[in-house]
This record gives sequence, structure tokens and C-alpha cells, in this order.
Amino acid sequence: TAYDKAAQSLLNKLIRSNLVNTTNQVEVLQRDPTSPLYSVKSFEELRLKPQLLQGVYAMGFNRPSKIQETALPMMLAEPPQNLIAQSQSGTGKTAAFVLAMLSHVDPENKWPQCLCVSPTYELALQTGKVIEQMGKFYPEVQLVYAIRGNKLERGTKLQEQIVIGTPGTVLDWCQKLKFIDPRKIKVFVLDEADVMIATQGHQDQSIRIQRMLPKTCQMLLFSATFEDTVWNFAKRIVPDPNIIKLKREEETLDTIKQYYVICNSKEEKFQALCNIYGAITIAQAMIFCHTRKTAGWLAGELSREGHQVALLSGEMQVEQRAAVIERFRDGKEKVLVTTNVCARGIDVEQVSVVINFDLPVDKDGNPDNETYLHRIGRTGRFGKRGLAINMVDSRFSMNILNHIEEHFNKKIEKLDTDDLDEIEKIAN
Ligand SMILES: Nc1ncnc2c1ncn2[C@@H]1O[C@H](COP(=O)(O)OP(=O)(O)OP(=O)(O)O)[C@@H](O)[C@H]1O
Repeated sequence: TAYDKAAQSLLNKLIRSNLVNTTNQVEVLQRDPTSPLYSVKSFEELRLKPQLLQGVYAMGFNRPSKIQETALPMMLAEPPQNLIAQSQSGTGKTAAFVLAMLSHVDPENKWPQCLCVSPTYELALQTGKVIEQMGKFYPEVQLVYAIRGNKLERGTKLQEQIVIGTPGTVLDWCQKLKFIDPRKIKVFVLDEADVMIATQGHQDQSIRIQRMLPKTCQMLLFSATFEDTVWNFAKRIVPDPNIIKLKREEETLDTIKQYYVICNSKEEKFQALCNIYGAITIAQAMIFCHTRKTAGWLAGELSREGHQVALLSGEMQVEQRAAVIERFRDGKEKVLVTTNVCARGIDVEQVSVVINFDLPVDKDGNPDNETYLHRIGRTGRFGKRGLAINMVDSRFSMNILNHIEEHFNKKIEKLDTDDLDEIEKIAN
């Protein structure tokens, strides 16, 4: 659902503290004939305002990411170029368009000049944080959130140069309430187009906003995926676009050691887990369970054993889930227990040990190879070595394991968790 997509996107942003590495090259699918052909290897080449260059470096960025190398010259060109860009989460899209917005603002002008729409309140706040960080040395530029709950007095004329919000509120502020004069907007950003169109009404609202903007306004659209629906929407939002795309790095199981453990009950699985913890040092692990009930139970048992456990569960609100993810990312908790559904699509690259307390199955109970790969797999040659342990408690789950093993044609070794020496070996 749309809610899940947005939540997933937010959690992915939060759990990641770094760029996603990629060996793939950016493909330019379509080019505005006046578009600059060069890409940049350094931020200096972009001739950014010194305050912004300072902001970029203060964020710890040394050089542009893959997508930024190509996207930034297009976005910062004069006259401004329109852009549709697709690349997976964590490749630097947000940082790129934030830099473009900050570069195009005239701080002397006390009215909205850049408009950015995001699918949800939480995602808007997240982007806002990036604007604040990058604009840290450029305090003349101000930001305002057009989100539900941010009530302004009638007749207000906004003085902030950058507005970030959700489509409904942005549309109201432009049209009904006239807090923003859309004709004065120079840069329009539509972020997370794939998530956006999953929400009823957002597509229409976005198009209605776009129609109020001047012809000369720069239009930028970003998406992590590119189905036909996204594509059709993108072309309605962005006229005469440059279109660039960065292929997703394929995940592999090549650098992963995979094991399975035979147990007869969830209690035995828990015991096996304790034995593993007793034998090897695990910096951070993620444990997947099939149901909320199991996840809750396991989290309880693990805390009783003295582990610092975080629990991510389906009934939690997005903010609660976000808080859990952030604590885990910051190392405040060492074990994250979650349900299969709740963590679907979340990238856990920095976690070195993944435990399938229950094996991933789809809603019909068939082996879910894709989810297995996404959880355990690592991308390309950057992938750190990882360890995956699967708990098997029935003929049924053994069968699933066999299918997964066959599907990937990668051996999953049996592990006897009563044998400490044997467990110790898997850590090497
Ligand atoms: N050039 C860069 N050098 C180093 N780190 C960067 C660079 N650009 C972005 N980052 C960092 O990498 C992470 C991902 O970047 P960003 O959020 O811009 O990606 P994204 O493609 O928009 O992904 P998402 O849609 O998940 O936000 C962030 O932590 C960001 O601070």
C-alpha cells in the first residue's frame, strides 16, 4: 500500500548513514539539446556559492556521488534544465536537488522561489533536515513546511524562499489560501514520484500545482523505481526533460556464509540463538520473525537474557518505527527483531548478521526468494562479508529452505548449535 511504501522509504533513509555504493554507470536516456554534456568529479567544478560548498563539506561529502556527477551540471546549468532522474534509495538524489534549490534561490527576495513536494509529512521533514544542514552557512535562506497542521493566518504572504510540503497542503497554499505566489517559483521538485503516485489524489494534486507554475520554472522529478505509471506521470510533470537513470546494483549471496539450524520449537530456536550469541561476537544483528506475536515474544526473551533489543512491529506508528530504526542505526541497540512484513524492502547493508527466525514466505506460504535475497544479499564487490542463519523447525520449513537453496544454487550449510567449537568457526 501507499502507506507502506512511504514508510519503507522513510525507514530506508533513516537506517542508512552512507551512500549506496555502485559500480554501474549513469545512463542518459534523453537529453535536452542545450544540456551540458559534461559530468563533474568534484564539487569545486560546480562553482557553488562558497556558503554552499562549505555546507557540502561540513556534511562530510568529499565528491559527488554517481548520480550527482551527471545530475548536478544539468540542474545547475544556465538556463535551468529540466530533469527526470531515477536511482535507488541512498544514491544521493535528495542531496542533489537540495543543492540545486539552494543554488537557485535569491536570498534578497523575500518570497517562495523553490517548491518541493514529498509524499508524506515525515518524508517532507526529512528533506527539510537536509536543506537545513546543507544551508547551515547560508542563514539568509529560510525554509517553511507546507504540511497539515501548520496553520497560518489568512492573508499571510510567505517570506521564506523554500517551501517543502505535501501536495494537498502545497496546492491549498498556492490556490485557495494564496500564501504562495506560484508564478514566482523558479524551481519545482517532485520527490519520490513512485511513492507519490501510490497515494490516491497525490498525482492530480501534483499536476494541478505544476500547471500553476511559470513556463520558465525548472522542473525536477525523482524516483527510486520506474514503472510505466511513474513514467507517464513524470512526463506530465516535466516538459522537455533530461532523463537519467542509474541501474540498481544487483544483490548477490556470493560474499555471504549461509547456515541453517534444526530446531523443534520456538523455545529451541531461542536456545540455539543464545548458543550462537554465547560463542561468537555479534556487533549488530537483525532477526526476522513471521508474526508479531513471535517477534514480541522473542524480543522479551532476548531482553531477559540481557541483550539490548529493539522491536519493530507492524502496529507501530511511522514515527515510532523511525525512532527504533534510528536508535538501532546509532548502535544504542544491538539486536533488531522485526516481522517479515514490517521490514520488507528495508536495506540492512550495515548489519553483518541476519537471522531468519522464520523463513520468508509469501502470502500463499511459498518460499519468498526475493525477500530472502534482499535481506541476506549484499551488493557487488563492495559487499562486506556477511553471515546468515536460518532456523528450521518443521518439514515445511526445511522444504522452504531447500527451495531457496536450489533457487540460488548456493549451499546453505547445516550448523549444530550445541557444538560451541563449530559455532566459533563460522565467525572466521
Ligand atoms: N556526495 C556525497 N558524498 C557522501 N555522502 C553523500 C553524498 N551525497 C549524499 N550523501 C549521503 O548519502 C546518503 C543518501 O543520500 P540521499 O538521501 O541524498 O540519497 P537519495 O537517493 O535521496 O536516497 P533516499 O531517497 O533514500 O533519500 C545520505 O546519508 C547523504 O547524506
